[in-house]
Amino acid sequence: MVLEAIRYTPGPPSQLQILDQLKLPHTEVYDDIYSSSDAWRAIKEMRTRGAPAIAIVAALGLAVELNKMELSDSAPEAEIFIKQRLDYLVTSRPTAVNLADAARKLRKIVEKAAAAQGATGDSLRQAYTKASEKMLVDDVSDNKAIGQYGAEWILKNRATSAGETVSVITHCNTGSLATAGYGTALGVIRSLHARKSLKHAFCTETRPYNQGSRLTAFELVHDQIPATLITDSMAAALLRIKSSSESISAIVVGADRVAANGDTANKIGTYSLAIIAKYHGIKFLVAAPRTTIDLETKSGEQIIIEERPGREVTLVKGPRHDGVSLDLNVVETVSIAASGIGIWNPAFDVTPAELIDGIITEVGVVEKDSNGVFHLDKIFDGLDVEMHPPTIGGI
Ligand SMILES: CSC[C@H]1O[C@H](OP(=O)(O)O)[C@H](O)[C@@H]1O
Repeated sequence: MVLEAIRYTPGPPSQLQILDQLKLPHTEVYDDIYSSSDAWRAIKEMRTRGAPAIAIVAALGLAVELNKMELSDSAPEAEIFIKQRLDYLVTSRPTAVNLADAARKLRKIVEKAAAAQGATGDSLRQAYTKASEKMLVDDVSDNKAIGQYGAEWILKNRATSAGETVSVITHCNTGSLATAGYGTALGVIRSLHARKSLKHAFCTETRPYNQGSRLTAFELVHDQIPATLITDSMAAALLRIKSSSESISAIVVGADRVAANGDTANKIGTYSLAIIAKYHGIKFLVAAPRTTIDLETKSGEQIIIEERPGREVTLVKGPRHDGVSLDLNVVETVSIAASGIGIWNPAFDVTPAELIDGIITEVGVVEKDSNGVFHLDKIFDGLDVEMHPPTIGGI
């Protein structure tokens, strides 16, 4: 079975389903998305999550809505409606830039359609739908290029102690469950595995939502990739004890927003891993498509960090385990914190560019110049930043 966070059937009538990630890894339930409001709720509740996936579900949720409603024949009225729904969708989660980037591009497409001779509500609907559907396809191809570039870079820059194969640590979930498929940082791991160059993958639990233990572990087991789950607090010890014996050559993470200077907002705990990597002389890489790079945000200080409800730290929900086996028919919620304690629950942190060795994109790996500065604008001029096209091996 192919792991699909998003199931979409073009219309009319178009159909959209999302895999409810709050129920993974034990049960696979798909929820129907009939409107932009359904999409907003699914994103807000984190039934669907992951910077690229959020953008795609939002865009397609509105496409489904447009394709089943009586949209005004007036192009100006239709344009206003579509833009209002896009503005609403962007409010679902503030840190990941992919959603805002997609909304900006879709607005431009709708404006261009509205300016065309003989524009109608239906011509805007068609232009919007075509553009939003293309996001689904582009994301997978971008992720496979990220995977190839990232694998090539890690092998070229692997730790001296490593042999022909390398081990990698990753954080949170950046795979098929965070994207339209294949994944970004997890796509790099998939690419290394496909080349028979991966010794072992180590995934962190990623408290408090547990994207690592619930989602990345699920994907790694599904793909039969040799992997070990560690708690977030074990990463430093792992590097101190096993970095040479396990040939750990890099920590690769995803991103929710990369600022123009390379400062990167990603799942909480990423910054700690970057510090650990620096201390242990391990490469620290961010894997992200260009839709995650925000040249309008000059540095990490300007990135809004979403704070989530305290109950996500203090409560854990899942199927009952009686010490011997799971009972999938009984889902329980347990409290794991003292009542009355204050909770701080930022969903992300910002890793400064100085701690990042490379940013793996679908057009190449961006490295800092001799002054330690990332020039991310260059990859938007169609210029490849590292002219080592991936040898398409394995995938
Ligand atoms: C493909 S990168 C996904 C990115 O999004 C995750 O955040 P969340 O699970 O809260 O949506 C995490 O930061 C990942 O790195």
